[in-house]
Parts: sequence; C-alpha cells; structure tokens
Amino acid sequence: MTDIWTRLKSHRQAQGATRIADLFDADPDRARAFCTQADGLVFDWSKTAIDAGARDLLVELAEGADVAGRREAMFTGERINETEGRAVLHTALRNLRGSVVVDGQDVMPAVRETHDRMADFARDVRSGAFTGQGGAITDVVNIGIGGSDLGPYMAVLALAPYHDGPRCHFVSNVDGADIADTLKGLDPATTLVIVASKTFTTIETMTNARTARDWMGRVVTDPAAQFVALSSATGKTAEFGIDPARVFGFEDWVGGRYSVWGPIGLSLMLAIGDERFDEFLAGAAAMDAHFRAAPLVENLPVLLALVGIWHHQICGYPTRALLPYDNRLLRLPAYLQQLEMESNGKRVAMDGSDLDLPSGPVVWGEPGTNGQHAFYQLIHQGTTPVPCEFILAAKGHEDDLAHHHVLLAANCLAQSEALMRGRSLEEARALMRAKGLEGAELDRQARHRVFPGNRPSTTLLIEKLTPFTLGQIVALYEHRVFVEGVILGLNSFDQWGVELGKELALKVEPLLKGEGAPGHDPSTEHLAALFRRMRG
Ligand SMILES: O=P(O)(O)OC[C@H]1O[C@](O)(CO)[C@@H](O)[C@@H]1O
Repeated sequence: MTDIWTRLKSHRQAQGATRIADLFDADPDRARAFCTQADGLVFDWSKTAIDAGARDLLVELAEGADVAGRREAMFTGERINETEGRAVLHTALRNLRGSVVVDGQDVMPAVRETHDRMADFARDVRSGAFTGQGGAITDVVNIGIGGSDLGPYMAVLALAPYHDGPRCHFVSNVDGADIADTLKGLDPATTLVIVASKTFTTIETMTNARTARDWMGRVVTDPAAQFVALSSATGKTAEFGIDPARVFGFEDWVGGRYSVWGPIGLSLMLAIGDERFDEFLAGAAAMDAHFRAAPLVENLPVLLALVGIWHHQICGYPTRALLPYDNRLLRLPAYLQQLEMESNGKRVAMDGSDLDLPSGPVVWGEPGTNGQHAFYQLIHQGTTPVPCEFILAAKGHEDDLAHHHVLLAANCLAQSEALMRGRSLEEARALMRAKGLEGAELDRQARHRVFPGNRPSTTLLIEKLTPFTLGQIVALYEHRVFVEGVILGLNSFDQWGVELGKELALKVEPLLKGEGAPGHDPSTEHLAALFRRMRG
C-alpha cells in the first residue's frame, strides 16, 4: 500500500469522534463548498465525513494514479483493456461528429453508418413503413441479458413520458417463465423480436431467441423477417437466419455493460424515436466533455469515485445503496450494480499481482419512497453504516400531480437529514416522557428509538429526468466506475469472473438429465439426484 493510502487511513483515524454534523459547525461554507455543480447537475457530497484535508488527499490519490492520463488513453482509443487486448470506446458511440483512430483507422465512419441505419429502421418501424406479417409493429421484444438487457430496459422505463412508438418488452432470464409471461397476449404477426447479444452465443439469449422464433413461426410464414440482431458476431446472426439488412453491429471495443449508446439501444430508439435517442447521446457526450476537461477537484465523475473510495476502501463500509427518488429509475440500481460490480469486482491488479485493497463495493438499491418502507430500518439503525446515494429531480413529468412530487422530494431530503442527524438518547427519552412513560420502562423504550446518525449520504439533484439528463447520469456513473478502477489499479473492462459458472452449467445440464459423467463434487451430485427424483 502506497504512502497516500496510509495517509488517508491516518486522516480517517485522526477524525476520531468528529461527526459529519460537526463539519458544518467547523466550516460555515461547507454546504456550498462540498456541493459541486456542472452542466445543470448538482452533486452534494457535504453530508459525508470528507473534510478539506481528506478531499485534498483524495485528489492527490487520483493525481498519483494518473487518472488524467488513463482518461486520455481511453478517449483516444489506446488498448486500455489489457487482459482482452482491446480499446475501450463506448464514448465514441455518442460523439458522432468526432474521429477516433484505432490501429491506424478512423472508427467513426462505421459508427455513423450503423447509427444512421438504426435511425432509418426505427423511423420505418414507427411510421409503419416496416410492418410485421399482420400489419404495423405494435410490440417489440428485446431478448438479451446483462449489458444487452439492463441498459435498454433501464432507459426505456426511465423515459416512459417520451414513448410514442411501439410497446417495448424485455426478456432476459433463461427461466421459461420470463418469455412465457412476456409473449402471452402479444400478437406474433405484429411483434418485432430484437436479439441483442454482442457475442451471439450467450446461452440464455440464444435459448430465448429460438423459443421466440418457434412462437412466431406458429403464426407467420417467415418469422426471421420479424427478427433483428444487435451483435458483433455477424457470421452467427446469418446462421440464425437474420437478414444482414436488419443486423446492427458494433466493435469489440464496446463492452456489454457500456453498450446502450449504440445498436443495443435500438429498443429505446424505437420507443422514443431517433431524435430523442440522439438527445440521450448528447447528454452522455456533454458528460464526456466535462469529464475530459474539468479539473479533478471539480470533476463530477472523479468526485463520485473519490467519495466511493473514501467510503469503501478507507472507511470500510462494505456496500453502497443507490436510491433514486424517481419511480421510473426502477432498474437504475440493477444497471449500476452490473456496471460497478462486473467492472470493479476483481482481486487481481492490472499487472497480475494481488490487489492489496478491497475491490469495488456491493451496490444495491431501490427507488424511494418504496425502499423507506422496506430496508431503511437497517440503514438508520443497523450496526453497519450504508453510504446512501440519493438521486432526485426538481420537477416531475406529472404537472397535475405536483403535490406528489414535492412530497417525494421532501422524503428524499428528510432521509439524508435523518441519516446525518440521527436522534440522541436524550431526545428519545423526551419523546417517551411526552407519551407518559417513566422509570425503567422509559429507559428501555427510549433506547429502541435512538438513531445513531452520522451516516453518510450524497445527493445528485437534476432539474428533470429527460433523455439528455439520463444520458448525463449514466455517463457520469460509467466514468465514476472507470476512475475507481484506475485508482485501484485494476482493469474495469473485462469480466472473467462470469466464465466458470457458465462453463460448469454446460456440464451440469446433462447431469440433471441423468446423462452426465460423474466428476462433480458430492454436494452437486446429491442435489442433482434429488432434483431428478423430484421431477419424477
Ligand atoms: O451480449 P452478450 O454477448 O450476450 O453478453 C451478455 C452479458 O454477458 C456478460 O458477458 C456476462 O456474462 C456481460 O458482460 C454481458 O453484458
């Protein structure tokens, strides 16, 4: 561990019993000084234990890790995904007028060509120029998993007020319940199926795609004519029978969990139209420009990363809750869970050595106010602090329901205040006394009503959730994860940890059918035998 990590840990220790609330007394300007604004986004990080000293050390940490240099290497197409030998250029997908050279070739003409083909196709579907075998397309089913599902699903839900295209549905799980429930009620003759898979080999997606093709083939004569493929593996899409005119490809320098900006975003484009989709890209491009140019101490992705590092690697809090106070951001926690945990859940550093720090944290969450009535109990009174990351829009879309929105916002701000302030034993005792309790019973009851407080949170405030601001937010988190990875010295762009389970599933499947060769561990073989017996 380098000197800067030791100094950060010592700084944390030296804070001793200082509480977050005390920092506001010590610095009357703290609410403003630890609230950073850029391009209409407000990131309040004042309700954390990061003081001026910690902030300076954290910025020094980012400087020492050469965040600025790695950032340029990413934007300019260097092969920073060293374990797969790939460039990392999802940012190119949203900078359509730019130019990026990889291996001596500008990749942008091909990116623009695919984007324009997608836009033409989306316009044709939305206008009715492209039809199913039973008429205009009424429903779109996106079949994909992981990054080929979470991004478009999250964004389609988030931007519901902008939908004016066909209804979009998402199937991801190999559990037949997923596709059965989704297809129930849809008309195969007016449904468009999108098979979204970078590799076009993912077993869940290919199984669901074949099931959808069979479902459609029972009603229409040419099911493949209502199929679209989003993939880097054009040979495999042809084998599946999809016309190359409806295949939208992308390069290996777009990682699955970073792919919503290109072809994988087709369902979103179909739902909201290509112009709105371009606003989504423009929001992300604005965040890219900010990330690339702003000094580290004013740089939103860098600050989010430093707050994350402070909470997880320095303070030792094991998880982080993402709490959007926006019901349409229902899938954002799941999306960011993949982004963070698949990117930074690693135990080996880029150079092959063991990581000498904890890897990225567990990320979880749920929109407010629902979470308040489920797990906030633990957040307020559990024994392990959970840093909370609130997201709030100043305006909702339901102008006639403005009172709902103010109530929603009041809850969001109240939670971060309650987390920081808490309720002392004295305050709890006064409360119980007012209810008529006294003596030992008053003491006993009061203790249950104490909130320790001093629990950190941040708040990201935006004006309104639009395609543009959603693009900003998603790109903000992408770059945050990148900066965290650079600081930890790992490769955020591979995902070798998902391989072993996939390989073994292929060997366990025959075992469940009673065909498998032995060689599994005794517990797995025992469970497989019980499974077979229960199936009769
Ligand atoms: O798009 P594909 O190739 O089907 O992969 C889907 C997902 O599977 C993963 O490779 C993990 O299993 C993710 O990284 C990816 O987003």
